[in-house]
Amino acid sequence: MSVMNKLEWRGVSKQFGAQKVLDGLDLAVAPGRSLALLGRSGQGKSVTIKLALGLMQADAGEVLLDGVDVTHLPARERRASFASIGMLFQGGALFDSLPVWENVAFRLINADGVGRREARERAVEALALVKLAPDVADRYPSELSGGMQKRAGLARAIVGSPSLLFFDEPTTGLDPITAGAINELIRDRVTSLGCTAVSITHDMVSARVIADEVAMLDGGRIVWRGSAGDLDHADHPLVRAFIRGEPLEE
Ligand SMILES: Nc1ncnc2c1ncn2[C@@H]1O[C@H](COP(=O)(O)OP(=O)(O)OP(=O)(O)O)[C@@H](O)[C@H]1O
Repeated sequence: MSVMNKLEWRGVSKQFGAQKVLDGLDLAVAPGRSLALLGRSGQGKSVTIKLALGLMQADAGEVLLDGVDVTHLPARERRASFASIGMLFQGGALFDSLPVWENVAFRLINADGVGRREARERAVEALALVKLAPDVADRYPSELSGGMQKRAGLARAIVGSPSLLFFDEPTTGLDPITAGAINELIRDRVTSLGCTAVSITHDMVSARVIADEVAMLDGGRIVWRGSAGDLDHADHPLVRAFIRGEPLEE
């Protein structure tokens, strides 16, 4: 293999008490590729991303970011390696006490040392990309609808032009038109800007638009992986059930 993976989980295990969530997970994403991570509820998709963000520690295995194992880095170096990551959390995860623009610009102001005026301009530009009008910038998260909060969270994820993006259910709770715009935006980050993206989604329409590749997580490991185009003729029962929205045949 000549090209180094942007991100790789190598033999990663994670359990909570007696519950084994990840059990030797192997998964890699090449630079500039977009991966959709599918799986039934509670199978560990969010945990997989949190491990890569350093929000949780693996019990065993390694998580390599640009070839460097981030699981065992000292905190300061880990923070530096995470500077190039943008993340959209489920539900947006905005700070209620800050206006929307400060939420979006949080990292620019607090980590990148960007002045408040420029940070505000960049926040408003990012809001426009997710179809939020400039007047939204001065409102507070509690004054926005759920879908608008989600889009503000997305603006925050992309504002620093990160090279790696994580999206946890980017289109859940959005109307189909807004969801379509968000899918296109994610696709564009990858195609035009060369970002690498990992998205958790249950929305198969979204997966087909945003992802080059799809991986199905089940029982703590990847049980199927293929291109978005392979989804329709996949012969894995779980993938088939997912695509058709049918109960899983035992
Ligand atoms: N901090 C934690 N402490 C204890 N258990 C946890 C913790 N975080 C996650 N879990 C458990 O790990 C399992 C996987 O959770 P995770 O959120 O990764 O699932 P998921 O695949 O993202 O599900 P969903 O599609 O429903 O969001 C769940 O059973 C959850 O209860």
